[in-house]
Amino acid sequence: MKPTALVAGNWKMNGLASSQAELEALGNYLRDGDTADCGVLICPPFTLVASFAANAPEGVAIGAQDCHTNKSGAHTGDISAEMLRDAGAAFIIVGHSERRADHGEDSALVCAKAEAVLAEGLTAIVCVGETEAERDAGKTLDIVLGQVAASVPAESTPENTVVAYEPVWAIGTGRTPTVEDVAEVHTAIRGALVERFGEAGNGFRILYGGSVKPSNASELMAADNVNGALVGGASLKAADFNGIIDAYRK
Ligand SMILES: O=C(CO)COP(=O)(O)O
Repeated sequence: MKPTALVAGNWKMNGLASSQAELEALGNYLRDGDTADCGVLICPPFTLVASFAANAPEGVAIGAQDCHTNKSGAHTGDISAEMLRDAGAAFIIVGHSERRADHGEDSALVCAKAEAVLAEGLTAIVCVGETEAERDAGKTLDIVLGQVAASVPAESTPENTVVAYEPVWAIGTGRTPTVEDVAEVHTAIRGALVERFGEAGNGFRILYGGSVKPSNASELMAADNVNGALVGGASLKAADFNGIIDAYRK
């Protein structure tokens, strides 16, 4: 069965208390517009998770962008999945390429973080994606499937895990792969999930991320095995994000 799509916004290191207005505006678009055949998620920075979760409009789930592998303890500056659940998060992104690059996170650590998310009964969004050099060297599928194998926990199910394919070179650049290239990678990820999890592999959502905007969302979301989007820059303004959700309105 085809999974219900998810359109997720990753606000990265953006957002202040005043950004609550964008969340409210998004809620108004969802309330006043045609029904969208997808889930909607906003992942603000840690500082806003609790207030956003407390004030989330109908139809908008709130998530976080990272977590520690442990539940609690002497880890100055870190935040655990349990704390995020307590704050009202339903999803946690793990293994974003910016964390893999800026914080040296490898797939083993990403997998441990995802396990921490699942242990709290939350949904992990596990990110994978090749660099431009890896793509140019013809290694895209090797890299992506290697990351999927090593980053997605054995306990994953379609309910508790989402995979997000984000080519590093497409993030924040305005460049995207062709629809055919996106379909090729997503179909390969689907194949790997089916091989590992059996029929359940068909139920996992596989999101595409990297320069998704209202003008390209429909064609990217129509590609084979694309079950939604993980959106950075264009998720910060409710009007743009709503324009991406439009891909799932009739
Ligand atoms: O990294 C991304 C989402 O996690 C994508 O970012 P952009 O949509 O800004 O390219």
